[in-house]
Amino acid sequence: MKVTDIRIGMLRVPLKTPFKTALRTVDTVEDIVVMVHTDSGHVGYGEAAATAVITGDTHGSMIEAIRKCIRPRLIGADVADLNRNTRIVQTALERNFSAKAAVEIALYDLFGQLYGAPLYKLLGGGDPVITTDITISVDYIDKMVADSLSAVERGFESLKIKVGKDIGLDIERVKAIYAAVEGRALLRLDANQGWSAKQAVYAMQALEDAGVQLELLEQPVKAQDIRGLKYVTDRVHTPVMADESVFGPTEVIDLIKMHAADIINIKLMKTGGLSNAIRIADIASLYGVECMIGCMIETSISVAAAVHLAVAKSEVITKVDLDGPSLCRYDPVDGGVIFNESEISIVDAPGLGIREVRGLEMLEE
Ligand SMILES: C[C@H](N)C(=O)N[C@@H](CCC(=O)O)C(=O)O
Ligand SMILES: [Mg+2]
Repeated sequence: MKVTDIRIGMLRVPLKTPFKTALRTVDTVEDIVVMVHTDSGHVGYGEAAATAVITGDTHGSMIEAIRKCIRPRLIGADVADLNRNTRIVQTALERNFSAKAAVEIALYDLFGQLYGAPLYKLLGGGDPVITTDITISVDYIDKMVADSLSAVERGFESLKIKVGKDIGLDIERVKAIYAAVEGRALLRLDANQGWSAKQAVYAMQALEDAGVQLELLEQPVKAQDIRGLKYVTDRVHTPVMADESVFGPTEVIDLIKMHAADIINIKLMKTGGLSNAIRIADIASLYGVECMIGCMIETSISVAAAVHLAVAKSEVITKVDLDGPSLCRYDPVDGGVIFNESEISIVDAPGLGIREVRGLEMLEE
């Protein structure tokens, strides 16, 4: 099975409600979809989000990276040579991690199709059902409390509360949600870089003193502020998770050696796809550090790949934040992984199992 072409489409899916973090507000998924075509007629699917505020990727940069740098090097490649092909993707150009992720996901999908097995089985197997949290966007306190209660009623047992907008209000937001859900859900906080290190310690100590129990605090400080991240990790009881501060395996090694965070959030859009995500999971496992698997504003194409990875690496990926498809108004994918509120299950089909993507606007060269 040889690669004959890589085509790109644009997928737009409205969200149920606006997604609001300390970094941005977004109301529609607008992702590129990559289709890797082969001489056997098999097509591998990948997807990438243009999360410029986090990864630097834009639609234009991703399309250019794939067309100009990655595609010419992959045409004619044998799908069976997965390690060689992922190396080609990773070395085709610097950075551009989300563009690389889209192509890698499609190559892994094809690899599974080649051997007639669901991807997670080729990654080592596991229980093909996992449970995700759901994001509660940062907003007025009453709205966040109402959104949290509605999520609990929908069966979510873990809520990812977005904070990082205003330290005083953030403390009140979390106290109000904690009181409202009354132990019916675990609370994770994600400040998306919105606090300083000292503010983060102050907020967490205020919450800990008030008896608010939190599962973890994600990315309290600026991505580049690794010393600030360590300052927080050293001073609060709640485990601290690095998200925007870590993209690839070498950064993970540095972070773990410094003990700058307790947990690592792996996202395919940051790692450049599955090959580096697997490396990170293996490194973290060696050091006894837990990981979360996360996503950007993505549909069930790229999130499916993250689900297969989470299933295969469940001994180290102990936390799941793959709510992108649940935030979408509808699922544009026919086949693939099934996202049913908090429960995610893999169907027994080759690769990612995607048969068709509806509503795709193919991009002309
Ligand atoms: C969607 C997921 N729950 C999430 O919060 N992801 C990111 C932010 C993604 C974005 O801004 O597109 C995160 O910070 O963890
Ligand atoms: Mg985050």
